[in-house]
Amino acid sequence: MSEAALTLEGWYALHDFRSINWAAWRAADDETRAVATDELQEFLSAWAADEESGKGSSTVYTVVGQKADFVMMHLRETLEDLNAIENAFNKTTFAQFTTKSYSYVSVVELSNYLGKDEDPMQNPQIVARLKPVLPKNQYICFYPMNKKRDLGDNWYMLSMDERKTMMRSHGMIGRSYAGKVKQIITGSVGFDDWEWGVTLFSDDALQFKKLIYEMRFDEVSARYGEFGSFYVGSLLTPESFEAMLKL
Ligand code: VOV
Repeated sequence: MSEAALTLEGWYALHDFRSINWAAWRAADDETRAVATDELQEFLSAWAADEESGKGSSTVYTVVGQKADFVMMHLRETLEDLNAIENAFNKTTFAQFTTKSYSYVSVVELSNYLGKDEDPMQNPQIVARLKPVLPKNQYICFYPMNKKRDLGDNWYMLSMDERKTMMRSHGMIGRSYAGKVKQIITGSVGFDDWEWGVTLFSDDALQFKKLIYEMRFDEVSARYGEFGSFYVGSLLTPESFEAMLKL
């Protein structure tokens, strides 16, 4: 049997994708819309306060295209915390104008493929990456992925050394995008339909295309990567969210 990579886990993650029922939103009276918008702003402030006090991190982006209209990404200490956020949001007036288009449940994950001989939890950089403040870059790109388990190409039957070599090459491509793209890899084996969630942040959406394309030629993606749907969009601040909802 091949040796499993050791993984470190941090905050739990919920990507909550919503579509807006624009017909219902238009049909609502001004007062209902005002109440909904105020309540939404209160939620955004509460999530910012959670972030400020180190309880977690949240960020909101539009989604371009018909898959959804926006995504709320939350990181919190426990699954219960994520559930509480989701339920509280669902009870708001604004949520009555949304439908759930997709969601993804996972946990921030780092693996030991490229680790040094040290206790990773003594390394403050690693600890910070497990409980990250989510970037507020202009663009987000999210997609779920698997590593293949076909008879011919089975990631899980490769030796640790073979996987380490490929992950080193993967890491080198990734590092050449330092300062352009930030990645948060969340593990979802046992939590959702794919094995990982890939969340990328950048101030230039084209860098997503360039990075992902370059990785397609790298063996770990070329041979073993399987991908779900891609979601891309831009940052929603409290102001731009309000502007988006204005009729
Ligand atoms: C911004 C770029 C970037 C950088 C620097 C980077 C680096 C690294 C390192 C150093 C490591 C290993 C240690 C760890 O940190 O876990 C990883 C790990 C991982 N990656 Fe990565 N990755 C990037 C970016 C990046 C992208 C764009 C993708 C999607 C792949 C594609 O083809 O679309 C991806 C996937 C993953 C996955 C699924 C894992 C876990 C694999 C496993 O089997 O456990 N990743 N990744």
